[in-house]
Amino acid sequence: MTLDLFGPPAAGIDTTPPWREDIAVGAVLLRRYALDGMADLLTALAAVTAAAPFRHLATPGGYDMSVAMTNCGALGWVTDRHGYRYAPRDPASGLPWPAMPPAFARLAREAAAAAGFAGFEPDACLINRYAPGARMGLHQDKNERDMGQPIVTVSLGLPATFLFGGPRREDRAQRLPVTHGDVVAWGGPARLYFHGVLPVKDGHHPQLGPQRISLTFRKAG
Ligand SMILES: O=C(O)CCC(=O)C(=O)O
Ligand SMILES: [Fe+2]
Repeated sequence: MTLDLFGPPAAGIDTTPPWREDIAVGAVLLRRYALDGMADLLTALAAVTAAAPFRHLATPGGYDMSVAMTNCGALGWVTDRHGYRYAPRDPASGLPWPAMPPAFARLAREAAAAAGFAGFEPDACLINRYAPGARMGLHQDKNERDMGQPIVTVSLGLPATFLFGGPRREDRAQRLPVTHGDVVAWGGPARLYFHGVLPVKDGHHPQLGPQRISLTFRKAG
């Protein structure tokens, strides 16, 4: 008989230990990697989004994105009628973006190292909020200066389907179900691979409610 010394986990809290799945050469899915330290991560997230609230940005073509965004770190990714770029200040407030919380930086660095990208020191964290129905079409991340640096994306809240394609838009994309605490890291030969997120389905996450939030860490400058 085994003694249950600590009782059952709180209702709805995932206690699955992490595991790793290879997606492509240079691309790794670190399942449940961010569950350890989640409380600190969510506390830091709340502070960042209070200082720099989510907003719907317009694409250069003039369409409002379905995903709401904010940033932290020295540089923030923004889009407007003039194009996509990194900016040191929040255009909504004129203030510098909130500093990268230590819990964010540590997670990004450790996840990158676990995926084979040692020495990753991100200066930008784009925070995307997907209400049910919100999506992100297939795209490449190519506004960063050094393509030798990887990308680390942390999934929080509602589950979603992460699309991971190849170097060309028409390459068949893998459909990867991602859930709270999962981390996707890609770089090296996969750094410019197309990726996206299918429309998020209705639901309610025990900690984050009716939304998916992703943290995307990059070295932009
Ligand atoms: O939300 C995600 O998981 C992906 C985000 C992404 O690809 C981006 O912001 O460039
Ligand atoms: Fe992206």
